[in-house]
Amino acid sequence: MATASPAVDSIDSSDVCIPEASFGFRTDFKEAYDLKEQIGRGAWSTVFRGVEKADGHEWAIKIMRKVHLEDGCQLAPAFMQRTDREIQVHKALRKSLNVARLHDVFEDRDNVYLVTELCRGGLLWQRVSAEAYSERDAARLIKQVLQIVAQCHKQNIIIRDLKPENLLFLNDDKDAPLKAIDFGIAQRCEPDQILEERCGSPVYVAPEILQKSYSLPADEWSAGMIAYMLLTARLPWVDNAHVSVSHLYDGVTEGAQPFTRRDAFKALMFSELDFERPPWDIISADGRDLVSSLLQKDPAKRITAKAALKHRWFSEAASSQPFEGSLVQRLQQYGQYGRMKQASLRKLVAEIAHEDEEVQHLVQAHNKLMRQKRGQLPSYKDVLSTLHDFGFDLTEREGLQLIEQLDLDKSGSIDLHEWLAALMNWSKIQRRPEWSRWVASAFESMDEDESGDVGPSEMSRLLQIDLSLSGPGELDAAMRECDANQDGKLCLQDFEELLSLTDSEEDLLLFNDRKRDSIDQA
Ligand SMILES: Nc1ncnc2c1ncn2[C@@H]1O[C@H](COP(=O)(O)OP(=O)(O)OP(=O)(O)O)[C@@H](O)[C@H]1O
Repeated sequence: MATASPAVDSIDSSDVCIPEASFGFRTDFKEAYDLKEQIGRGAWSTVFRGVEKADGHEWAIKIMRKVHLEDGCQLAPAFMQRTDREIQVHKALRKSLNVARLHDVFEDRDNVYLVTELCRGGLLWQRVSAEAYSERDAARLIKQVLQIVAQCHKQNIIIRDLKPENLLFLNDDKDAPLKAIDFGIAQRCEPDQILEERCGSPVYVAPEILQKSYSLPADEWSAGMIAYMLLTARLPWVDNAHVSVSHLYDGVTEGAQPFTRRDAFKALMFSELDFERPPWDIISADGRDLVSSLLQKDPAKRITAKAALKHRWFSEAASSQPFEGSLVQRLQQYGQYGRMKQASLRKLVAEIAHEDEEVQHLVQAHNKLMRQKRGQLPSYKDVLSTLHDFGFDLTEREGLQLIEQLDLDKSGSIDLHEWLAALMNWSKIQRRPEWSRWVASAFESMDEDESGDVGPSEMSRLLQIDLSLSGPGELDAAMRECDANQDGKLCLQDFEELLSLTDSEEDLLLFNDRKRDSIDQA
């Protein structure tokens, strides 16, 4: 049985067997950050504002008290699992602008410290109850919630706890982006996998979770509940349509009964959803259609988040973007690829760049950046100011989060091949008849000793990993990405598989475009 954290305090630190680093994270948190005031609290953690000593940047520091087994030495498996899951999901979504980015992780004997992007704009709900929201405003927010779901599902991750309390605004701007926090009960789930563990939060939990037989669509239900409540500011069930969001969140108004967990479960199982009463009379048919498709009781008939993002209600944003309009989406999509895939795409670019006419507009854009720099390669900040000039609404940190990944050789600037690897329309290029030839020729150029395989030293050169500095860990992690038969070498077939990209142009809709004039930033 696991004991709660106070038991840890009672252990005499002179004779304990508690290691400082049970996970292997860095242990010098106090040297690297100053803790400031508390900004939040959850069931598992306390969250503070923190300042990184090296550059003064502010972050949210989520401190999770370690839970040990009764022997006081080993960590409770549930704690390890929760921590591990939260970090894995952050890693999977690492460049997404829809998530409060995980910057660093530390631990000591008592705590794990997650350093994440600081969201200063408050909870989704606080703002929604305080301000009048038009249908269009609601659509802008719902689209971002669906993007979070679609990005997770693309990576076979089920969130299981999608709720307004886990959605924060980045800043106080009227059109501030929403960021998801807290993936503590998310887990891997293959599309045909059925999960049984009951979890989630009353009001937002899907009916099939209560029946202990669910899969990825449970998240779409929760997104549907958030969408319904954003549009109507009340509960969706016929029997509880009088319960407003402020009643639910700010407590009981005079004379009214509290809405309990039990009430929520009863309504979910037995009550009908209401799409008749106001304000449904003034909400568009498209809005109603989307919300009712998300709140479809049968998960097999429920619309997926990916399909929902193409719904007519978002049609303005769903129309195909000119290339420049999709740059920020492309950078986030590229950020989903592992380091090995990114480095391999860069290698492939060398084969294609001089042959393919369609990449010429990208080459020209890079040339323009070079001209502005009087022939020098553009720095991260130059690329960021180009994105700003194109009208993208990104903070400096968000921009750098996307741009630094392009710099595969860590030179501090972005060369043409790094630029092209991230921004080319790979799904289109992959359909070209020359594709296999290009891939084979890129592989040949990596196989420097012509052995037919790419071994560890060739791989470390490709990835610009200095083995004498990093040790084998970094290389092993990259190998795991592509070496299907685990023989420590990359063969042509591994390389072909690594480069077979399943993203289509439509998949760009999964990411926030950050264009000021689109529905994302309307
Ligand atoms: N990145 C952030 N920026 C600003 N505030 C944050 C951030 N992350 C968390 N918080 C604040 O801390 C609170 C608790 O965070 P979080 O939900 O991650 O903790 P938890 O212990 O996992 O909670 P839960 O009870 O939902 O499991 C949030 O509701 C929010 O108010």
